[in-house]
Amino acid sequence: MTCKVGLLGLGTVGTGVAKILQDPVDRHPLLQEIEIARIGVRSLLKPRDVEFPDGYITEDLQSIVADPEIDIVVEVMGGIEPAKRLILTAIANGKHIVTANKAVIARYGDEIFTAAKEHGVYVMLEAAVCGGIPVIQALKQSLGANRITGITGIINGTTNYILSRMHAEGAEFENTLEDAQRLGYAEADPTADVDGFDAADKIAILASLAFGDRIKLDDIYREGIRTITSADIAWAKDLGFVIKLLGIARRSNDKTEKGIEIRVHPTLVPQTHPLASINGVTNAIRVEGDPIGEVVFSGPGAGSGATASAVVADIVNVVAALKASSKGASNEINQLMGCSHDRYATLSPIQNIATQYYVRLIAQDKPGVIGDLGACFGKHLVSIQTILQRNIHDGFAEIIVVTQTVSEQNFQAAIADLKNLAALHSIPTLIRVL
Ligand SMILES: NC(=O)C1=CN([C@@H]2O[C@H](COP(=O)(O)OP(=O)(O)OC[C@H]3O[C@@H](n4cnc5c(N)ncnc54)[C@H](OP(=O)(O)O)[C@@H]3O)[C@@H](O)[C@H]2O)C=CC1
Ligand SMILES: N[C@@H](CC=O)C(=O)O
Repeated sequence: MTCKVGLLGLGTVGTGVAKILQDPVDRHPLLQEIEIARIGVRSLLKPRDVEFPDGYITEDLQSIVADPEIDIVVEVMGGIEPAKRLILTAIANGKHIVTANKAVIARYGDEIFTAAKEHGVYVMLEAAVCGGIPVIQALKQSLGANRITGITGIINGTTNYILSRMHAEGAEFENTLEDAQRLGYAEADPTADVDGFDAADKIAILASLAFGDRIKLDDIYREGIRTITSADIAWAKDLGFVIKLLGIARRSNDKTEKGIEIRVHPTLVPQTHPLASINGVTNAIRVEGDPIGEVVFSGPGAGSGATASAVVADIVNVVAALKASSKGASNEINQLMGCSHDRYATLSPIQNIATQYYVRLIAQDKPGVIGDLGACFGKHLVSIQTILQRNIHDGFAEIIVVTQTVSEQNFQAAIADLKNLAALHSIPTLIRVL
């Protein structure tokens, strides 16, 4: 029996999927039994990298999700609407779903998995998190015996590509972002990458799988990389760090009932840490659990071929599951997605964390400034580990402070005081240290 796929989207990822399905030789044998039936796009006038006979490609995506011939709908169009509506319609029409759309899953996974359960279909999303890295399958199944305690990862390819080039070449942010877009790494609206929204969507999905509860995106603390300058990159290097945008989810030590902490922010990572050497579009996710200890997954986190690899693996898994069971989808597979739980996790607020901080500021270069600065920190019990000063120009100095591990609340109180110092010339840049 041939399994028919309806592809929603023929952009970076969709083209990669089409190329694999058109060339199945020497890949998984089930690929011989899978064929693309129709493809939906926004404009028929756009030139394509793959060829299909006339009539295969349409602008009428609704006709694909309603087509009784189609078994699996592969949603690689992105965005919230019409993607969400098309997914729900496809499910209502009994079609299995494979999606790379973390934005939709992180916001509407709830509704989508409930509908999937009702209609007895699979929803697969390996490609939604970290492109080609099989981390979803690992958390769903291979690590299922473990009590997961933490996930720390570089989970956005675009920002890692930008930061790596800033480190390696002293490149500027804007130029590298354009290159990431050209290479097909960035989201249609790259704000999602640069401001940490994409990483927040992904860490929400990973945390949901790891800890078993649904996650409200608005509860996740999020910062992007826009404020990181070449000066921070250079100072980080001198101090023995690299700057990475990390997604962190872990059971907190906070003794209140708010037991999970989830955050996305730029982080100073010691050069000796395994995540420090993960460069370019490569992603890496470190999972800590009991009894396994620690396991690290690494590979290409974005791009056409890498992401298509994960999408096609999901299609093969659905076909294999359907062949194994004539009774339709097994709800256990969806349950293993974590998203089928009804509870929402209560997240620990960012004020409850304790961490080291890097602070960079520009102040007047005159006697007493360092003392005033130390007094602001001291008043709020923020101990300083390192303080460095460099004269710049016209009577100003750049000052770098690395704190000891301090409570977020105390640190923010110290920064509020510091902002009132008359000698201060710039808004301080604040970066947490891993
Ligand atoms: N790029 C990557 O590396 C990765 C992407 N993803 C996810 O995969 C999904 C697709 O990303 P990507 O391939 O990069 O996106 P692209 O922008 O390259 O492609 C989107 C495709 O969907 C079609 N499309 C978009 N909106 C509509 C609409 N309203 N109606 C009809 N067709 C539409 C476009 O049509 P047309 O071609 O006519 O414009 C295009 O073919 C996103 O959810 C993204 O987050 C996940 C992991 C990695
Ligand atoms: N824009 C995303 C694409 C993959 O999810 C990224 O850069 O990681």
